[in-house]
Amino acid sequence: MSQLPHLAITLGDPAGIGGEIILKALADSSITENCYITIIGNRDYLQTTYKHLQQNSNLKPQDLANPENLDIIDLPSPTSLTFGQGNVDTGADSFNYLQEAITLTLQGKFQAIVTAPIAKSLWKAAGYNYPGQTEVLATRAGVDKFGMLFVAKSPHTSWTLRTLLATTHIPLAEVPSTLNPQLMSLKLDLLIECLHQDFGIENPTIAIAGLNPHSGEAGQLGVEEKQWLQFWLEEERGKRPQTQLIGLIPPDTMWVQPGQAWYGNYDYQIQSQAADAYLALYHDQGLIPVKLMAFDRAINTTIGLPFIRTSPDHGTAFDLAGKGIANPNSMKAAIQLGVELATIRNKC
Ligand SMILES: NC(=O)C1=CN([C@@H]2O[C@H](COP(=O)(O)OP(=O)(O)OC[C@H]3O[C@@H](n4cnc5c(N)ncnc54)[C@H](O)[C@@H]3O)[C@@H](O)[C@H]2O)C=CC1
Ligand SMILES: NCC(=O)COP(=O)(O)O
Repeated sequence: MSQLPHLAITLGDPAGIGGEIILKALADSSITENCYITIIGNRDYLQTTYKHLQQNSNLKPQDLANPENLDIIDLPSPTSLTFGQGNVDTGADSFNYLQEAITLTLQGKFQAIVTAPIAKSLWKAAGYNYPGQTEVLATRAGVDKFGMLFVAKSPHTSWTLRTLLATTHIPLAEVPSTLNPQLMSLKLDLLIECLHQDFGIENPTIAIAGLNPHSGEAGQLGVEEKQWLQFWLEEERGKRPQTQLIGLIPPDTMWVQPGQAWYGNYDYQIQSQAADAYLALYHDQGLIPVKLMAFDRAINTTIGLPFIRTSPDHGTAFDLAGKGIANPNSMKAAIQLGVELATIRNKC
C-alpha cells in the first residue's frame, strides 16, 4: 500500500481567518482521512483562535479541530493576537511560516504546501517586497517559469473550471506592455504540461481571451490583437496540432460557456462545449468570473514548481476574523486538491 501524502498547511496572517478555516477544515474527517497534516504557524495563536471561537460564536465544539490534537510546527511570535488587526508583526510571522514550509518541503518532509491567506501590504510593511506568496515560492524553488492557476469543481454538474492568468499581480496600466508572445507561449507551455501531468488531459482544448473589448474590433477598440496576439495564436496552432486553441474570444463572452457548464444551464442556443482550461490575460479578467461562479470553493494552485502548492482563492478577510462565520470550503478544496495532486505525482 502506498503511503499517505504529508501536507504542510501554513497559518497565513494570524489576525485573519486562516486559523479559523484551518480548524474548521481539520474538524472534517473526510478532509483528513487521506493525508497527514502538519500546521506551520504558532500554537498559542491557534489555541487563542480555538478558545475565542468556542466562547464567542455559534459554532459547536465539533465544528473546530482542537489544536491540542494537531501536529504543529510552533514558530515563536513577539506579539499578541487581535483578530482583524494585522500589523507588521503578523505580516512578518506569515512570511516566516511560508519560508519554513518551503524549506522543509525542499528537504523532502512534505509532498505539498497548502497556504492560508496573507496580507500582501503587511508583508511590504514588514520589509518583504514580494507581490504574493506565489513569487516567494517560485524564488525559493529556483524557477522563473511559473503560473497562477485557479481550479474549481462545480457542485451542480461536477464540471471543472480551470483558469490560468497570463499576468498576475501588476497594475492594470502595465498589462499591455507586460504581455508579449514569449510570455504567452510560456504560460501556454505550463498550462498544457499541467493539464497533462496533473489532470490526465492529453489533447486539451484551451480558450484564450482577447485583451480589449470585442477583442479589439479589428483594431477599432484596441490594437494588441491585430498587432500581435492573433499572429501569436496562429503560430501556436501550427506548433501544437494536438491542442485545440480557441480564440481570441472577446472577454465579455469568454465566460458564457463555462458559466453554462458550471450551472448546467443549457436552455438557449449556445451549445455547451466548454474548454478544459481558460487563459485570461490579466488578474481581474480571470478572477471576476472565477469568484462569481466559485468563490466558496475555488483553489489557487501554483504551476511550474518542483512541488505542489495549493491555496484557498480568498484573502485574509480581516472583517470576519474572530466571528466564527468564515466559510472553510475553499480551504477544504485546497487540501483535497493538494492530496489528489500529491497522490498522482507519487505514482508517476
Ligand atoms: N492567497 C492569498 O494569500 C491572498 C491574499 N489576499 C490578501 O487578503 C487581503 C484582503 O483582500 P480582499 O481583497 O479584501 O479579499 P478577501 O478575500 O480577504 O475578502 C473579500 C470579501 O470576501 C469575504 N470573504 C473572504 N473569505 C471568505 C470566507 N472564507 N468566507 C466568507 N467570506 C469570505 C470577506 O469578508 C470580504 O467581504 C489583502 O491584503 C490581500 O492581499 C487576497 C487574495 C489571496
Ligand atoms: N488574487 C490571487 C492572489 O492574490 C494569490 O496570491 P498568492 O497566492 O500569490 O499569495
